[in-house]
Amino acid sequence: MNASLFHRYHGLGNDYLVCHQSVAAKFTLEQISRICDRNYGIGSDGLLIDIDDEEVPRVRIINPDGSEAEKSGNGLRIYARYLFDIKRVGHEPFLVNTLGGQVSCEVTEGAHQIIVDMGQAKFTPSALPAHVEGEAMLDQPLVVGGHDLNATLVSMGNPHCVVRVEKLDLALVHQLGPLIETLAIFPKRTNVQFVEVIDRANISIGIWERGAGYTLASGSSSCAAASAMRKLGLVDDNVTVTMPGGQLAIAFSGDFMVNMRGPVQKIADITLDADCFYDLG
Ligand SMILES: N[C@@H](CCC[C@H](N)C(=O)O)C(=O)O
Repeated sequence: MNASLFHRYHGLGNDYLVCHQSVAAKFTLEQISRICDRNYGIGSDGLLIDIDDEEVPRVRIINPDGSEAEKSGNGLRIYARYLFDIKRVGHEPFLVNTLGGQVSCEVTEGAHQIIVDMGQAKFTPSALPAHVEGEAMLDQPLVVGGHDLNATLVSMGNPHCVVRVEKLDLALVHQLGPLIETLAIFPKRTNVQFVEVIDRANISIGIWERGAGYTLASGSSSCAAASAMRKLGLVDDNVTVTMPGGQLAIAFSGDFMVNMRGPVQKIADITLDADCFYDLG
C-alpha cells in the first residue's frame, strides 16, 4: 500500500479525500488538517478513512479542522463509490458502520448514483446533544448576532440546527453559520442549515458545516433540513433539496426513516509529498 495515496471524489461539489487506515495512521490530526487545506495541502472538505479489518466496512470522517464527525451523507455516498471502485462491493446493497450508526448503501447507474438509508432523524435535544429543555426544539425562536431566527434541532447521527427563512440569503449563512455552530447550547458544536421551503416537494438550503465551514452541498444537512420541514408539516414524503452544488432526493418512510439518493464523481488518485509538512516542525 502506497504510504501517501489518496483518492479524491466529490458529491455535488462537497469533496472528500479517501484513504486506507494504514495511510491515515502515518499522519497526526494537525497533518490531516494540512492535507485538507486548499492552499497548503491537497484541499478537501474532509478525509474519509477506510477501516477494512472488521466484518462490516467502517468509515471514519475527519473534518478539515481535525475534529471527527459521526456521520456524513456525501461522505457515505463517496465511501460507497470508493468501495465499489476497489471492487469490495458490487451493485447489491451493503452495510457501512459509522460513529453515528449503521447505514445501508447501494451503488446504482454505472456507479454515478448512490442510495443511502441514512437512518432515523431524531428531534430530542439530547441526541445532538444540545442544552435545551423539552422533548424537541421545533421552529423555536433563536436570537443570533442580533437576528431573530426560528430554529429546529435534528440529529442524523451528527448534529444539525435548521433555520427556516422566507428567502434564502447565502451571505447570512456565511455571517451567522459560524456563530450558530459554536453557540454554548451545542457542547459538540453543530452543522447549520438555512432553509427556504419552495413547495411541498422542494426546499432550497444554504449550509455551514461544523469543522469545515461553508460547503456547496451536504448530504446529512439535506436529510436534516428535509426532516425538520417534514416534522413542521411543510413538505411531503418526497423532497428535492437544492443546494449551490446541486440536488439530492430525500424520501421518508415509517417514523422519520430517511433515504437519500444522489451523485458521486471521482476526480483523481493523488500521491502526497512529505514536503507538504516541512514547516510544521
Ligand atoms: N459534508 C457532510 C457532513 C460532514 C460532517 C460534518 N461536518 C459534521 O461535523 O457533522 C455531509 O454530506 O453530510
